Amino acid sequence: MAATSRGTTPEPPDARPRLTVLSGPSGVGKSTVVAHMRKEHPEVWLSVSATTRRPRPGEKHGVHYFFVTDEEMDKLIANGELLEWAEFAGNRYGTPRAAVLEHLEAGVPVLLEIDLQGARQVRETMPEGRLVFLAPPSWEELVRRLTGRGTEPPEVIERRLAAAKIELAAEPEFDTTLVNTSVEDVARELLALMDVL
Ligand SMILES: Nc1nc2c(ncn2[C@@H]2O[C@H](COP(=O)(O)OP(=O)(O)O)[C@@H](O)[C@H]2O)c(=O)[nH]1
Ligand SMILES: Nc1ncnc2c1ncn2[C@@H]1O[C@H](COP(=O)(O)OP(=O)(O)O)[C@@H](O)[C@H]1O
Repeated sequence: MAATSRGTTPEPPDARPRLTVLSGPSGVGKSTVVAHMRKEHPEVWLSVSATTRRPRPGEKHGVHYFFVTDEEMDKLIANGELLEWAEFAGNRYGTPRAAVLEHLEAGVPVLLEIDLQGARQVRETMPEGRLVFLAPPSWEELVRRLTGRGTEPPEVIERRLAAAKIELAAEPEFDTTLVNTSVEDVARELLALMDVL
């Protein structure tokens, strides 16, 4: 063994990657930022949530979400298989617990893209987690993005905008706020916060 070897030195406690939560109103650009970030840094692991929402065109089971029935969601909740879960705009969403813990244990940086109610649960159950809020440059721009995405009918957009008002008011609960003006800038800032850069 080389004289300089530090093989038996335990890792400092902060060497283990922390869990990072990204929240923000529907349409602010969370998925866009995360996709951009992971294209260049696939080593960041994004948790795949279970949801009772119907898939949008192009969304794949096991990639974007695990699309489950109401009964399947009931079971996941009853069996304690979710780290957190919430009802959002008429559908339920939850984070499978085991995969998150396994990745953290293996030293992989983990990102959860979840709503405000989920972020609050993570703050309680995993207080070492880092909570990041993604904010729009303005309310008008948020409405433009959500409407412009064209994936939801007007009544669903209305429900999501009502939820957005509540989520925007909760911004001070988060450790950090990033304003999504430029996708590239936000992706870089998020990577830096996760100690990946
Ligand atoms: N609490 C919680 N929220 C989630 C989870 N997965 C997704 N969400 C959130 O649910 C909300 C709606 O997600 P989605 O229907 O995919 O719409 P989009 O985020 O506007 O594209 C967003 O705020 C997501 O971040 C989850 O596992 N738990
Ligand atoms: N920085 C940005 N500037 C302009 N448009 C953006 C930006 N980020 C995202 N968008 C657009 O806004 C819409 C909503 O983004 P999306 O990633 O689906 O939001 P979320 O996942 O938060 O619901 C999409 O059409 C996306 O292309």
